[in-house]
Amino acid sequence: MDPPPVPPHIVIFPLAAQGHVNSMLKLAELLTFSGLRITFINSEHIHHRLLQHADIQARFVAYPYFRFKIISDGLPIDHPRTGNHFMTAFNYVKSITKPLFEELVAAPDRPVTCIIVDGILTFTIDVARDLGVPIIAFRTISASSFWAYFCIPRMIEKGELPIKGDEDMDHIVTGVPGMQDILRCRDLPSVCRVSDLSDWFLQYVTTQTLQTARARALILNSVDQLEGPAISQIRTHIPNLYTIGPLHSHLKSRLSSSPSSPPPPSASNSLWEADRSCISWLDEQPPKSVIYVSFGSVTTINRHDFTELWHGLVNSGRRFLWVVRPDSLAEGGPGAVPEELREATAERGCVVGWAPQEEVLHHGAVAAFLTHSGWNSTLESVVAGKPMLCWPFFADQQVNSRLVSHAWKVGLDMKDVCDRVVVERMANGVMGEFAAAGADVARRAREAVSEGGSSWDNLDRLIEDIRSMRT
Ligand SMILES: O=c1ccn([C@@H]2O[C@H](COP(=O)(O)OP(=O)(O)O[C@H]3O[C@H](CO)[C@@H](O)[C@H](O)[C@H]3O)[C@@H](O)[C@H]2O)c(=O)[nH]1
Ligand SMILES: C[C@H]1CC[C@@H]2C(C(=O)O)=CO[C@@H](O)[C@@H]21
Repeated sequence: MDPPPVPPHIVIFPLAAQGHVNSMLKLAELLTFSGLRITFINSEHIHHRLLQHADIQARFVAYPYFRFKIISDGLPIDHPRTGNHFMTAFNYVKSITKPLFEELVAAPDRPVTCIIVDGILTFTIDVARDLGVPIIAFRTISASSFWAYFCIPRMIEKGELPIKGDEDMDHIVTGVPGMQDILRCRDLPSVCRVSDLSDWFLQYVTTQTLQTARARALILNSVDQLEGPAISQIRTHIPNLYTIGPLHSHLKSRLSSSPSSPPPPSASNSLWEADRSCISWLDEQPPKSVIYVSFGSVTTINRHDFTELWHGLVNSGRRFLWVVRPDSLAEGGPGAVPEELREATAERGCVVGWAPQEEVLHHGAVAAFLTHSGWNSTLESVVAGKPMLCWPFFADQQVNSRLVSHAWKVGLDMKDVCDRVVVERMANGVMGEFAAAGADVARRAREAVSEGGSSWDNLDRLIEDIRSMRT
């Protein structure tokens, strides 16, 4: 009898941050569920927090071909890893993590068939090339944001960057083909707001994005039927593109399609302890009455904006569930309820440090989502069919919020304004109007990850392509 075939071995390497680890772990689970061997590289910091707060141990024990390998993210243990501090991670990852990664891939205990690396860490492409190992980039942002970054040199050539000043912010951008109807200067990734084009972070993300074309392929957590214009443009530069999102929904779809596995609960990859008391609170609220408020895992908010938002929400008269992480305030200290709003908040608000977000978004009491427009949050809201009130902070979020308000028309975009009167008006505005469009984008996303859908087929193609790579 022939010995069983040896499964291909994939090394997966995410940027050490919640939004990135979240989607890359879902991809890892999808691949190992399909029989591939996975080594998932985690930073000590992330791994420790996942063990504390997520269900990774119980979940991955079911997969004999899955394991974690832990390496340093190069940051001191007490580094805050949020807000502007988050950016310093890029300096450390290259100087400290790169050699560790190189060592791990150069002398593996099992031969490596292929590396899947976060598309914001493309310095690994040279490591892979030197070792003769195929490498695929996975950029965890939207296709539209990726495409906007890709077009930065073109926008510079056309004189659209740097943006001339405040008066230029509403000008339509022509240098991002396929998105001319959508993007104004203010909707470009926040790195485009610098006046000095030699700004290191603008240079860094632009280079990372262009370097992606040197990888063997690109994976995006996107859906052809939601981001068609950007996706077809990217394909002209990177033909080997796998759009396999929304990954959280894709994972559920695959797991529940297998007769041998029980119906899956939502996989938690949380770095904080989810406070489930908010689910009991939601259970007590009328259907479609609550605005869920969360700004993701790394954004920090200044006290002025925090207070304006709070007044606006309270003045709207709506019920709200607000995630205020312990490290949410830019100035430090706890994000305490403003004194004058305590009573109103107790009457119709619930505040937690971290929520089980996917479950919250699917709860019948939740009507809308006030979000920073991180890509995972955006996709989770799309699938749950909840309209969004977008208040983007940085990076890709400015593009995502424009997709929501102008491409899909499933919400409102409040970017660059934080005034209690506007918040109040928009909080009320987001509660109506969007039901039909919301149902339509949710259907498109769900169909893509059902058997025979575009994302389902693209994942099959990715797996076949990996299987055809020889170790
Ligand atoms: O109380 C909470 C709040 C958030 N989440 C989860 O945390 C993730 C947050 O991800 P995302 O919405 O993408 O936001 P960030 O954490 O800010 O993600 C970073 O990474 C993303 C993917 O690259 C980018 O789109 C963002 O701009 C970037 O800030 C989501 O899966 C949420 O479900 C929870 O489970 N509970
Ligand atoms: C700090 C942010 C800038 C780039 C990274 C990113 C990307 O891949 O473009 C998305 O969100 C952030 O986590 C990173």
